[in-house]
Amino acid sequence: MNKTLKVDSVQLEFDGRKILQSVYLNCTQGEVIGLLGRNGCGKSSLLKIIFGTRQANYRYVSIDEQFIHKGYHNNRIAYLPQHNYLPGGIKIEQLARVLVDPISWQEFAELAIYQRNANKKIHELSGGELRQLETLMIIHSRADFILLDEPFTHISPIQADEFKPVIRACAKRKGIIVTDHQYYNILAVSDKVILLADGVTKHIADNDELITYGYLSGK
Ligand SMILES: Nc1ncnc2c1ncn2[C@@H]1O[C@H](COP(=O)(O)OP(=O)(O)OP(=O)(O)O)[C@@H](O)[C@H]1O
Repeated sequence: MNKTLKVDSVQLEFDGRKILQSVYLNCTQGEVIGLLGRNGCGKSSLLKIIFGTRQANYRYVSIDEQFIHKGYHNNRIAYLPQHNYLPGGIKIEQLARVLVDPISWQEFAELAIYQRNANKKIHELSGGELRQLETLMIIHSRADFILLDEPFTHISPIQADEFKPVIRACAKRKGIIVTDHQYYNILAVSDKVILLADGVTKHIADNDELITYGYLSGK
């Protein structure tokens, strides 16, 4: 049966400044949830809180109603940070063998971008090649739920178009929460869209609401 990740009542303050106040979202395996919001609204902080690497003032995160203290324990949740995270001197193949779930290995190893770069070291890749590969390794990892912070940044439009079906294919067996400022890619890849504004999550039913809530200008 598909598992459900629940995030509820997240509160986060920095120096008395409220960043997150009332955050609620659900993600079931098989779904891609798109998270949008202006710069500094708290998207990265929220993903880190769900993953367990940022302390919140209050958080409730569960998988199938079981409270999750640290999402990274037991490979339950995997997380792609906003900035590159892999060590420079290691070959892509070596890293992939550690990060990729053996069940997904065949599918991953057949990807053209992996085949082109398997023998290269991280520092030999372009920014966009590295971003695609690190995202692909995370989405093919063992975790049931995947959090992606800006996977489309540094990726050219044509490569982003090739990338979206891979994310969709992976979502058949995983739950994915993805955020990026390339909102058109988020709208294209997501089943549901959530806007984070004024510390609160708003579930977007119609894309015109992105204008109503002041995320898009509508011009
Ligand atoms: N360690 C910290 N100490 C103090 N304030 C912080 C810290 N980390 C983040 N903030 C503040 O919290 C707010 C939310 O930051 P966060 O990185 O979560 O935003 P974001 O929505 O991901 O932004 P962007 O889209 O620009 O990446 C920002 O105003 C930021 O300045």
